[in-house]
Amino acid sequence: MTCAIVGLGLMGGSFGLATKKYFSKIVGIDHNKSHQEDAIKLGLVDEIVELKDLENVDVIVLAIPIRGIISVLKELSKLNLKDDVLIIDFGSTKESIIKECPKNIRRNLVASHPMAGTEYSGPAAAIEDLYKNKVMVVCNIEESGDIQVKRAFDIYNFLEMKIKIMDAKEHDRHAAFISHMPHIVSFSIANAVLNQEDKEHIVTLAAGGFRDMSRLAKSNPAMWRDIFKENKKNLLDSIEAFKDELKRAKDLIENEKWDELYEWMKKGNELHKIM
Ligand SMILES: NC(=O)C1=CN([C@@H]2O[C@H](COP(=O)(O)OP(=O)(O)OC[C@H]3O[C@@H](n4cnc5c(N)ncnc54)[C@H](O)[C@@H]3O)[C@@H](O)[C@H]2O)C=CC1
Ligand SMILES: O=C(O)C(=O)Cc1ccc(O)cc1
Repeated sequence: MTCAIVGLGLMGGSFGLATKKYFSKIVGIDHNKSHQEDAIKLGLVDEIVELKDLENVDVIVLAIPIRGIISVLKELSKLNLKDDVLIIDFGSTKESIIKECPKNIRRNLVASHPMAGTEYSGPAAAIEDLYKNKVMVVCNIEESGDIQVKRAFDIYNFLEMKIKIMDAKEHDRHAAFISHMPHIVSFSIANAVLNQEDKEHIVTLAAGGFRDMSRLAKSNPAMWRDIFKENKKNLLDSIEAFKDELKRAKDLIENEKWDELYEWMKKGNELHKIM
């Protein structure tokens, strides 16, 4: 079976490294020339091709920002692809991708979201075991073809991933709270500290906690702009929920309600017991 990966960065590159033994050939597409060269040097794919060359491949993986996924799906719908080709997208939101997927290739698409990643991007960020033991959320599979769903699940099982099936609308709501809002908070922490503190004090006083809380603020702004834009409504609700908690903490401190503040933090302690 042959595979084409569109987007040779962290997610696409890691997929290429992990599935070398699964596919007889892996070709790659990337609109950035230096990423094409790096991908070949790093052995992420066997050769660089163009979209028009994908008519004979068995699996196409779209590992690019969300609006790019939607425009590539539109381009793919005009090609003479194999009838049973599997198209997988790794976008961090799912509803708009599914809604805007052209009808003639909808059954070929298995909309997936790997709950795996890092704050780094580009081909050099690719890691062979990125997907191992991680969750792959697959959305609205009733609209995908049986052959394509089986082909996708076989690949995810080869990667030793845990498959979870979910409705796309629900996925986007949960992802806003559990993944997207924490990124906004991390960027907010980074900006608040940069506005208040100088470099010397940041370097001197940054301990593990500050590094943990600000790690996500290293993430790629172009990718996250797309995610925040696509999930605007859910993201605004999640920011409101976070603001309510911050306000609660502020009120308790202002009014010196230390026992209530203690109980509020004790509730927060519960989170990591379920993870
Ligand atoms: N970074 C993460 O931790 C995770 C990202 N995702 C999703 O995976 C997708 C890819 O993310 P990353 O691999 O992290 O990004 P990345 O920035 O590391 O890689 C994207 C690659 O695609 C190329 N590219 C962008 N638009 C293109 C287009 N229209 N045509 C051809 N090449 C194009 C870029 O040059 C780059 O090499 C995004 O949709 C993201 O939301 C999903 C789960 C985790
Ligand atoms: O770096 C981390 O911890 C992440 O949370 C990475 C990540 C980014 C985007 C996703 O859609 C899923 C995972």
